[in-house]
Amino acid sequence: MKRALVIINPCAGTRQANRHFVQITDILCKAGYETVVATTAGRGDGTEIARTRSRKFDLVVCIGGDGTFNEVVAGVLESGSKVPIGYIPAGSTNDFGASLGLSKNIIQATKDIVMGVPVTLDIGSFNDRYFSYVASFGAFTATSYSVPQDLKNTLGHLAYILEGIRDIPSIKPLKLRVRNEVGVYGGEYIFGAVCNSTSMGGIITLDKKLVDMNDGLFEVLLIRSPRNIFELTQITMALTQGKYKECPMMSFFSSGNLHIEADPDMPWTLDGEYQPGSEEISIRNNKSAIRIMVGRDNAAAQDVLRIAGNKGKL
Ligand SMILES: Nc1ncnc2c1ncn2[C@@H]1O[C@H](COP(=O)(O)OP(=O)(O)OP(=O)(O)O)[C@@H](O)[C@H]1O
Repeated sequence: MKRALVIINPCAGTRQANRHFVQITDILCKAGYETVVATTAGRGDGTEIARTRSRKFDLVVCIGGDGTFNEVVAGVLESGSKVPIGYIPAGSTNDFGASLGLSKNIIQATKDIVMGVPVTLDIGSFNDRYFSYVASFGAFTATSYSVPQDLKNTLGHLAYILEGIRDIPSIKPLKLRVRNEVGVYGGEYIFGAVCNSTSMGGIITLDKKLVDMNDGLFEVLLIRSPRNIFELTQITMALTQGKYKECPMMSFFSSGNLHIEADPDMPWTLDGEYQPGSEEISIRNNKSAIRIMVGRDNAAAQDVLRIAGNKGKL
Protein backbone atom coordinates (compact mmCIF):
# COMPACT_ATOMS: atom_id res chain seq x y z
CA MET A 1 0.00 0.00 0.00
CA LYS A 2 1.17 3.54 -0.82
CA ARG A 3 1.89 5.79 2.17
CA ALA A 4 1.16 9.50 2.56
CA LEU A 5 2.56 11.79 5.25
CA VAL A 6 0.27 14.74 5.93
CA ILE A 7 1.97 17.69 7.65
CA ILE A 8 -0.60 20.22 8.84
CA ASN A 9 -0.15 23.60 10.51
CA PRO A 10 -3.44 23.79 12.45
CA CYS A 11 -3.03 27.53 13.03
CA ALA A 12 -2.44 28.68 9.45
CA GLY A 13 -4.80 31.23 7.92
CA THR A 14 -8.38 31.04 9.14
CA ARG A 15 -7.88 27.42 10.24
CA GLN A 16 -10.34 26.34 7.58
CA ALA A 17 -8.35 23.19 6.75
CA ASN A 18 -9.07 21.83 10.23
CA ARG A 19 -12.79 21.79 9.46
CA HIS A 20 -12.22 19.68 6.33
CA PHE A 21 -9.65 17.40 7.79
CA VAL A 22 -11.70 14.17 7.80
CA GLN A 23 -12.65 14.77 4.15
CA ILE A 24 -8.99 15.29 3.25
CA THR A 25 -7.89 12.01 4.81
CA ASP A 26 -10.91 10.25 3.26
CA ILE A 27 -9.81 11.37 -0.22
CA LEU A 28 -6.25 10.15 0.41
CA CYS A 29 -7.53 6.85 1.80
CA LYS A 30 -9.84 6.23 -1.19
CA ALA A 31 -6.91 6.99 -3.51
CA GLY A 32 -5.07 4.07 -1.90
CA TYR A 33 -2.85 5.86 0.61
CA GLU A 34 -2.27 4.72 4.15
CA THR A 35 -2.14 8.14 5.77
CA VAL A 36 -0.03 9.32 8.68
CA VAL A 37 -0.77 12.78 10.10
CA ALA A 38 1.72 15.06 11.86
CA THR A 39 0.76 18.49 13.17
CA THR A 40 3.23 21.33 13.62
CA ALA A 41 3.35 23.05 16.99
CA GLY A 42 5.64 25.96 16.15
CA ARG A 43 8.38 27.34 13.99
CA GLY A 44 10.67 24.78 12.35
CA ASP A 45 8.45 21.76 13.02
CA GLY A 46 7.46 21.39 9.35
CA THR A 47 11.14 21.06 8.42
CA GLU A 48 11.94 18.67 11.25
CA ILE A 49 9.01 16.36 10.49
CA ALA A 50 9.70 16.31 6.74
CA ARG A 51 13.46 15.88 7.22
CA THR A 52 13.19 12.92 9.56
CA ARG A 53 10.19 11.13 8.03
CA SER A 54 9.84 11.86 4.29
CA ARG A 55 11.98 8.96 3.12
CA LYS A 56 9.45 6.40 4.34
CA PHE A 57 6.56 7.84 2.27
CA ASP A 58 5.36 7.93 -1.34
CA LEU A 59 3.74 11.34 -0.94
CA VAL A 60 4.13 14.25 1.48
CA VAL A 61 1.09 16.53 1.76
CA CYS A 62 1.57 19.98 3.26
CA ILE A 63 -1.46 21.84 4.64
CA GLY A 64 -0.84 25.42 5.70
CA GLY A 65 0.36 28.75 4.39
CA ASP A 66 3.42 29.60 2.36
CA GLY A 67 5.53 29.58 5.54
CA THR A 68 4.62 25.97 6.31
CA PHE A 69 5.20 24.99 2.69
CA ASN A 70 8.65 26.59 2.87
CA GLU A 71 9.45 24.51 5.97
CA VAL A 72 8.20 21.25 4.45
CA VAL A 73 10.16 21.81 1.22
CA ALA A 74 13.34 22.47 3.24
CA GLY A 75 12.79 19.25 5.21
CA VAL A 76 12.17 17.13 2.11
CA LEU A 77 15.30 18.53 0.46
CA GLU A 78 17.39 17.96 3.59
CA SER A 79 16.13 14.37 3.80
CA GLY A 80 17.54 13.67 0.35
CA SER A 81 14.20 12.12 -0.65
CA LYS A 82 12.69 12.74 -4.08
CA VAL A 83 9.17 12.20 -2.72
CA PRO A 84 6.49 14.26 -4.52
CA ILE A 85 4.95 17.04 -2.44
CA GLY A 86 1.27 17.94 -2.50
CA TYR A 87 0.39 21.42 -1.28
CA ILE A 88 -3.04 22.34 0.05
CA PRO A 89 -2.85 26.14 0.42
CA ALA A 90 -4.58 27.05 3.68
CA GLY A 91 -2.76 30.21 4.74
CA SER A 92 -3.80 33.84 4.72
CA THR A 93 -2.15 35.03 1.47
CA ASN A 94 -1.18 31.89 -0.47
CA ASP A 95 0.80 33.79 -3.10
CA PHE A 96 2.72 30.73 -4.12
CA GLY A 97 -0.33 28.50 -4.46
CA ALA A 98 -1.93 31.18 -6.66
CA SER A 99 1.14 31.33 -8.91
CA LEU A 100 0.97 27.60 -9.40
CA GLY A 101 -2.78 27.72 -9.99
CA LEU A 102 -3.49 25.41 -7.05
CA SER A 103 -7.15 25.33 -6.08
CA LYS A 104 -8.20 27.56 -3.19
CA ASN A 105 -10.87 25.01 -2.44
CA ILE A 106 -9.34 22.59 0.04
CA ILE A 107 -11.27 19.55 -1.17
CA GLN A 108 -10.48 20.26 -4.83
CA ALA A 109 -6.82 20.87 -3.96
CA THR A 110 -6.70 17.44 -2.28
CA LYS A 111 -8.32 15.76 -5.27
CA ASP A 112 -5.83 17.48 -7.58
CA ILE A 113 -2.99 16.01 -5.53
CA VAL A 114 -4.19 12.41 -5.71
CA MET A 115 -5.38 12.59 -9.34
CA GLY A 116 -2.60 14.89 -10.56
CA VAL A 117 0.95 14.47 -11.80
CA PRO A 118 4.32 15.38 -10.29
CA VAL A 119 6.13 18.24 -12.01
CA THR A 120 9.53 19.60 -11.14
CA LEU A 121 10.02 23.04 -9.66
CA ASP A 122 13.02 25.27 -8.91
CA ILE A 123 13.80 26.10 -5.27
CA GLY A 124 15.99 28.99 -4.10
CA SER A 125 18.73 29.00 -1.49
CA PHE A 126 19.50 32.08 0.60
CA ASN A 127 22.82 31.22 2.24
CA ASP A 128 21.87 28.06 4.16
CA ARG A 129 18.06 28.56 4.00
CA TYR A 130 15.63 27.54 1.27
CA PHE A 131 12.83 29.62 -0.24
CA SER A 132 10.09 28.46 -2.58
CA TYR A 133 9.04 31.63 -4.30
CA VAL A 134 10.53 34.87 -2.99
CA ALA A 135 13.36 36.44 -1.05
CA SER A 136 12.72 40.15 -0.58
CA PHE A 137 13.70 43.21 1.42
CA GLY A 138 12.44 46.74 1.95
CA ALA A 139 9.06 48.26 1.21
CA PHE A 140 5.77 46.46 0.69
CA THR A 141 6.53 43.47 2.90
CA ALA A 142 3.64 44.23 5.24
CA THR A 143 1.36 45.53 2.49
CA SER A 144 -0.51 42.33 1.69
CA TYR A 145 -1.64 42.11 5.30
CA SER A 146 -2.65 45.73 5.71
CA VAL A 147 -4.88 46.24 2.66
CA PRO A 148 -8.52 46.35 3.82
CA GLN A 149 -10.64 43.56 2.29
CA ASP A 150 -13.25 45.92 0.77
CA LEU A 151 -10.49 47.86 -1.05
CA LYS A 152 -9.06 44.59 -2.38
CA ASN A 153 -12.50 43.64 -3.66
CA THR A 154 -13.16 46.94 -5.44
CA LEU A 155 -9.67 47.90 -6.65
CA GLY A 156 -7.84 44.57 -6.86
CA HIS A 157 -4.13 44.95 -7.72
CA LEU A 158 -4.38 48.75 -7.49
CA ALA A 159 -5.39 48.51 -3.82
CA TYR A 160 -2.06 46.89 -2.99
CA ILE A 161 -0.13 49.50 -4.96
CA LEU A 162 -1.91 52.40 -3.27
CA GLU A 163 -1.27 50.91 0.15
CA GLY A 164 2.36 50.15 -0.76
CA ILE A 165 3.35 53.54 -2.19
CA ARG A 166 1.87 55.31 0.82
CA ASP A 167 4.83 53.96 2.82
CA ILE A 168 7.57 54.81 0.33
CA PRO A 169 8.42 58.35 1.56
CA SER A 170 9.06 57.00 5.06
CA ILE A 171 11.34 54.17 3.96
CA LYS A 172 15.02 54.50 4.74
CA PRO A 173 17.11 53.88 1.59
CA LEU A 174 19.00 50.59 1.78
CA LYS A 175 22.56 50.39 0.43
CA LEU A 176 23.21 47.31 -1.65
CA ARG A 177 25.59 45.77 -4.16
CA VAL A 178 24.29 42.91 -6.29
CA ARG A 179 26.49 40.85 -8.57
CA ASN A 180 25.28 38.19 -10.99
CA GLU A 181 26.53 36.31 -14.07
CA VAL A 182 26.36 39.38 -16.29
CA GLY A 183 26.66 42.54 -14.25
CA VAL A 184 26.77 44.53 -11.06
CA TYR A 185 23.97 46.66 -9.63
CA GLY A 186 24.56 49.02 -6.77
CA GLY A 187 23.16 52.03 -4.98
CA GLU A 188 20.35 52.94 -2.63
CA TYR A 189 17.18 50.89 -2.92
CA ILE A 190 13.80 50.82 -1.23
CA PHE A 191 12.83 47.34 -2.36
CA GLY A 192 14.24 44.22 -3.88
CA ALA A 193 12.78 40.81 -4.68
CA VAL A 194 14.22 37.61 -6.05
CA CYS A 195 11.16 35.72 -7.28
CA ASN A 196 10.20 32.34 -8.66
CA SER A 197 6.54 33.23 -8.89
CA THR A 198 4.09 35.41 -10.81
CA SER A 199 2.87 37.27 -7.75
CA MET A 200 4.44 38.76 -4.65
CA GLY A 201 2.37 40.22 -1.87
CA GLY A 202 -0.14 41.54 -4.38
CA ILE A 203 2.25 44.39 -5.32
CA ILE A 204 4.39 42.72 -7.92
CA THR A 205 2.59 40.78 -10.59
CA LEU A 206 4.66 39.28 -13.36
CA ASP A 207 3.39 38.24 -16.73
CA LYS A 208 3.01 34.45 -16.92
CA LYS A 209 4.94 34.55 -20.19
CA LEU A 210 7.97 35.95 -18.36
CA VAL A 211 8.00 33.38 -15.59
CA ASP A 212 9.07 29.77 -15.86
CA MET A 213 9.20 28.28 -12.37
CA ASN A 214 11.36 25.44 -13.62
CA ASP A 215 14.03 27.15 -15.75
CA GLY A 216 16.78 27.58 -13.17
CA LEU A 217 16.30 31.35 -13.21
CA PHE A 218 14.76 33.89 -10.86
CA GLU A 219 13.12 37.13 -11.85
CA VAL A 220 14.86 39.90 -9.93
CA LEU A 221 13.37 43.35 -9.30
CA LEU A 222 15.26 46.17 -7.60
CA ILE A 223 13.61 49.56 -7.00
CA ARG A 224 15.83 52.60 -6.44
CA SER A 225 15.13 55.09 -3.70
CA PRO A 226 13.21 58.06 -5.19
CA ARG A 227 14.80 61.48 -4.61
CA ASN A 228 11.80 63.57 -5.69
CA ILE A 229 8.12 63.39 -6.56
CA PHE A 230 8.90 62.82 -10.25
CA GLU A 231 10.86 59.63 -9.48
CA LEU A 232 8.17 58.50 -7.06
CA THR A 233 5.60 58.93 -9.85
CA GLN A 234 7.76 56.85 -12.21
CA ILE A 235 7.80 54.04 -9.64
CA THR A 236 4.05 54.25 -9.06
CA MET A 237 3.31 54.14 -12.79
CA ALA A 238 5.59 51.17 -13.38
CA LEU A 239 4.05 49.23 -10.47
CA THR A 240 0.52 50.02 -11.64
CA GLN A 241 1.19 48.99 -15.24
CA GLY A 242 3.57 46.14 -14.45
CA LYS A 243 6.17 47.78 -16.72
CA TYR A 244 9.24 47.18 -14.58
CA LYS A 245 11.73 46.84 -17.41
CA GLU A 246 10.92 50.24 -18.92
CA CYS A 247 11.20 52.15 -15.63
CA PRO A 248 14.50 54.03 -15.10
CA MET A 249 14.04 53.65 -11.33
CA MET A 250 14.02 49.86 -11.55
CA SER A 251 16.34 47.04 -12.53
CA PHE A 252 14.48 43.96 -13.68
CA PHE A 253 16.33 40.92 -14.95
CA SER A 254 16.52 37.13 -14.86
CA SER A 255 19.33 35.42 -13.03
CA GLY A 256 20.29 32.01 -11.65
CA ASN A 257 22.78 33.07 -9.00
CA LEU A 258 23.31 36.32 -7.14
CA HIS A 259 25.87 37.56 -4.70
CA ILE A 260 24.65 40.41 -2.51
CA GLU A 261 26.54 42.69 -0.16
CA ALA A 262 24.18 44.44 2.24
CA ASP A 263 23.86 45.95 5.68
CA PRO A 264 23.76 42.95 8.07
CA ASP A 265 20.97 44.70 10.00
CA MET A 266 18.74 44.84 6.91
CA PRO A 267 15.98 42.28 7.47
CA TRP A 268 14.72 40.04 4.65
CA THR A 269 11.64 37.97 4.20
CA LEU A 270 11.73 34.47 2.73
CA ASP A 271 8.32 33.29 1.49
CA GLY A 272 6.70 35.91 3.71
CA GLU A 273 8.58 34.94 6.88
CA TYR A 274 11.23 37.05 8.66
CA GLN A 275 14.85 36.29 7.85
CA PRO A 276 17.72 38.08 9.60
CA GLY A 277 20.11 39.92 7.30
CA SER A 278 23.72 39.20 6.54
CA GLU A 279 26.68 41.12 5.14
CA GLU A 280 27.25 38.59 2.37
CA ILE A 281 24.33 36.76 0.82
CA SER A 282 24.59 34.05 -1.74
CA ILE A 283 21.33 33.32 -3.55
CA ARG A 284 21.25 30.21 -5.73
CA ASN A 285 18.60 28.65 -7.91
CA ASN A 286 18.37 24.90 -7.37
CA LYS A 287 16.87 23.94 -10.69
CA SER A 288 14.05 21.36 -10.64
CA ALA A 289 14.88 20.62 -6.99
CA ILE A 290 11.48 19.29 -5.92
CA ARG A 291 8.52 17.47 -7.41
CA ILE A 292 5.12 18.96 -6.73
CA MET A 293 1.71 17.49 -7.58
CA VAL A 294 -0.51 19.58 -9.87
CA GLY A 295 -3.98 18.83 -11.23
CA ARG A 296 -4.17 17.55 -14.81
CA ASP A 297 -6.33 20.44 -15.99
CA ASN A 298 -4.32 23.13 -14.18
CA ALA A 299 -3.80 25.70 -16.95
CA ALA A 300 -1.77 28.09 -14.76
CA ALA A 301 0.71 25.35 -13.90
CA GLN A 302 0.99 24.50 -17.59
CA ASP A 303 2.01 28.10 -18.22
CA VAL A 304 4.46 28.68 -15.41
CA LEU A 305 6.03 25.23 -15.46
CA ARG A 306 6.26 24.94 -19.26
CA ILE A 307 4.78 21.50 -18.77
CA ALA A 308 5.81 20.27 -22.20
CA GLY A 309 9.47 20.59 -21.24
CA ASN A 310 8.91 19.36 -17.69
CA LYS A 311 9.58 15.84 -16.53
CA GLY A 312 5.96 15.47 -15.43
CA LYS A 313 3.28 15.05 -18.06
CA LEU A 314 -0.27 16.34 -18.00
N1 LIG B 1 0.60 24.78 16.03
C1 LIG B 1 1.05 26.02 15.75
N2 LIG B 1 0.63 27.08 16.47
C2 LIG B 1 1.05 28.32 16.20
N3 LIG B 1 1.90 28.64 15.21
C3 LIG B 1 2.35 27.63 14.44
C4 LIG B 1 1.94 26.28 14.66
N4 LIG B 1 2.55 25.51 13.72
C5 LIG B 1 3.31 26.35 12.97
N5 LIG B 1 3.19 27.61 13.40
C6 LIG B 1 3.81 28.83 12.83
O1 LIG B 1 3.06 29.24 11.69
C7 LIG B 1 3.95 29.94 10.81
C8 LIG B 1 3.66 29.62 9.37
O2 LIG B 1 2.39 30.02 9.07
P1 LIG B 1 1.96 29.93 7.53
O3 LIG B 1 2.79 30.83 6.72
O4 LIG B 1 1.92 28.52 7.12
O5 LIG B 1 0.49 30.44 7.61
P2 LIG B 1 -0.05 31.89 7.32
O6 LIG B 1 0.93 32.89 7.81
O7 LIG B 1 -1.43 31.94 7.83
O8 LIG B 1 -0.12 31.87 5.72
P3 LIG B 1 0.58 32.73 4.58
O9 LIG B 1 2.08 32.74 4.85
O10 LIG B 1 0.26 32.03 3.30
O11 LIG B 1 -0.03 34.07 4.68
C9 LIG B 1 5.35 29.47 11.13
O12 LIG B 1 6.11 30.62 11.41
C10 LIG B 1 5.21 28.60 12.36
O13 LIG B 1 6.09 29.01 13.32
